[in-house]
Amino acid sequence: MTRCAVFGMGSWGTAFSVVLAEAGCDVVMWGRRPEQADAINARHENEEYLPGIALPVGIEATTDPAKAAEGAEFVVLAVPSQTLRGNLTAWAPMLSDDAILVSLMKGVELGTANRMSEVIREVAGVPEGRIAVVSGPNLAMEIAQRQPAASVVACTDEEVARRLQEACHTSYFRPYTNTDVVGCELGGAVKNVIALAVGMADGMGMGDNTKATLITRGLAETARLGAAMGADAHTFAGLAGLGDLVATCTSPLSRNRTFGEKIGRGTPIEEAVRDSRQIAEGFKSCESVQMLARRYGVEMPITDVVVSIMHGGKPPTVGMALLSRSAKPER
Ligand SMILES: NC(=O)C1=CN([C@@H]2O[C@H](COP(=O)(O)OP(=O)(O)OC[C@H]3O[C@@H](n4cnc5c(N)ncnc54)[C@H](O)[C@@H]3O)[C@@H](O)[C@H]2O)C=CC1
Ligand SMILES: O=C(CO)COP(=O)(O)O
Repeated sequence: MTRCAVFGMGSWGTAFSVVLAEAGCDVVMWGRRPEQADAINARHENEEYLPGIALPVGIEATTDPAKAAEGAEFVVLAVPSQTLRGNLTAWAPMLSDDAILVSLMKGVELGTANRMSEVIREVAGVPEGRIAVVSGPNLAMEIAQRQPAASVVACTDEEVARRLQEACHTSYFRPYTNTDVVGCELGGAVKNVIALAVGMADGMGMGDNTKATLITRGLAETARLGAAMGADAHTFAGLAGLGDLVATCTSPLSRNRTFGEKIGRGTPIEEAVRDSRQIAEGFKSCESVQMLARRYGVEMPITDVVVSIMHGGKPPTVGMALLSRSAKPER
């Protein structure tokens, strides 16, 4: 049986553990809080993050990272992006020499603008062929409810991607392989920034034309950045690009869209941050995405506006200024 360790007992770490277990893997989840691990082991439910969802009884939860990592062929990382470096530094010595590290995270590191696979490579010292990414339209609660969805498992080593595909393929979760890790990671991280913008438009009472414009132009600026960074343009038309962007920008389950909506309705940023129990990755990653855009000389007007509102004290109304930019060809 394939052994998997899942680090992170939040909504996606837990839902993906369900997928792995139902695909036939032996899963041990790691989380920080003993009471949460005990409750999962006793009641087979993660009441805080996925209430009402029955977890397969074989899933074990622990607060001991060494126990989770022991013998794991796949080490799945599902903690907030900005905490990965610190956490993985502690876990790396416990991992098997040939373990495959799988990122579920959709963020870009602040300060370095490193993608999560780059942080993993740097901290764990593993070659890129042993680092994979899972990304797609995968709102955790819907997956946990076993609603059908597809996703992308990306690794530069196609054979590794195929092994991971097999490890997480169920009747309701259909993973496609891809070797474009850069494109999949950018699609996952930038869509959170665009979802903040769409949420703000929603909160301000804008209709579907405005939101469709932001989604479409958001995809255009994501693809521009991707092209500059060597990603495959096809990735952005796929599940990790358009698919995830649409799911996140339109779903009431999205933390990023919901966070943006609150700001659009006039909630002060500090209050929205204080009230968020779960992470809206785009709130921090928008600054790292902007850093990448500047590094690669790419224009990302929606990202710029989101940063100016989230971190520059500008009101959400400046978002509308986007649409009054000078007229130009659609590219
Ligand atoms: N929830 C979703 O629908 C999806 C989430 N993702 C991505 O997966 C990643 C994880 O997201 P979720 O599981 O949804 O987040 P979450 O907010 O539900 O859970 C985060 C987990 O990390 C733990 N945590 C918080 N700070 C920590 C720290 N400093 N050290 C260790 N653990 C810490 C929390 O206690 C919690 O168990 C994010 O990058 C997110 O963008 C990707 C696809 C779907
Ligand atoms: O990535 C997601 C769906 O694919 C979840 O988005 P949020 O983090 O905005 O909830």
